[in-house]
Amino acid sequence: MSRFSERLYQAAHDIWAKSHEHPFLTEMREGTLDPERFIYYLKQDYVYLIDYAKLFAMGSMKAGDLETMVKFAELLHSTLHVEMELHRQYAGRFGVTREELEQTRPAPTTVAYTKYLLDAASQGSLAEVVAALLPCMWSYREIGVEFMKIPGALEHPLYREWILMYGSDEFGALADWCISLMDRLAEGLPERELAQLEERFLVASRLEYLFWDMAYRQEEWPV
Ligand SMILES: Cc1ncc(CO)c(N)n1
Repeated sequence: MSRFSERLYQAAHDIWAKSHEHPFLTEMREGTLDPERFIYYLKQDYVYLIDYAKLFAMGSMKAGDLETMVKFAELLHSTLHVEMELHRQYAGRFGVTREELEQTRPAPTTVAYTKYLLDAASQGSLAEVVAALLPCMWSYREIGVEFMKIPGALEHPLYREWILMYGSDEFGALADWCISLMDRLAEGLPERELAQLEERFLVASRLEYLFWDMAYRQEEWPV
């Protein structure tokens, strides 16, 4: 039987393709993205990551064995100390303080995405936690690896570190681990449960798309 992650990947293909073609990413790829849009993205992503990191904590809590528990603890640690540190350093370059970053008011799409993830993860099994968090890691790995291949991309003064983080082997290995965990957890589950996992994966993938779109539009609350 083919792997469940393969089914998820196929099911989300059109959504991911739409993200790859979004002006936020095409302009970032070309090095022409307005830094204001990037700063907006960094701030929203910082508060996004605070909630996202909690999914790893929930993964640790729901893990069925010590090895899985340890791995989620590592993911939690690297989100808080490595990935969020990247954002703190970028913010510093733009004169945005750590406090300002942390006090960013989450925009509507950020609220929708983080609350969707936390709700899916707190109500569901470990498989549901993984299905919900996977599009985030997997799609960023794909974007990072793709960006690394662009000649000159790593010479860009602004986007170099971002590309290096998400295109790195370390990030890729963490994403791979989550993908193989998804496959292991899906083994032997009835179709009804697999369909539920697929639904989680697809909604999170759509919210990933909307997150790029939100950043490009610099979405704000109406009042
Ligand atoms: C919205 C979003 N998705 C995925 C990642 C990768 O961890 C991120 N930093 N932000």
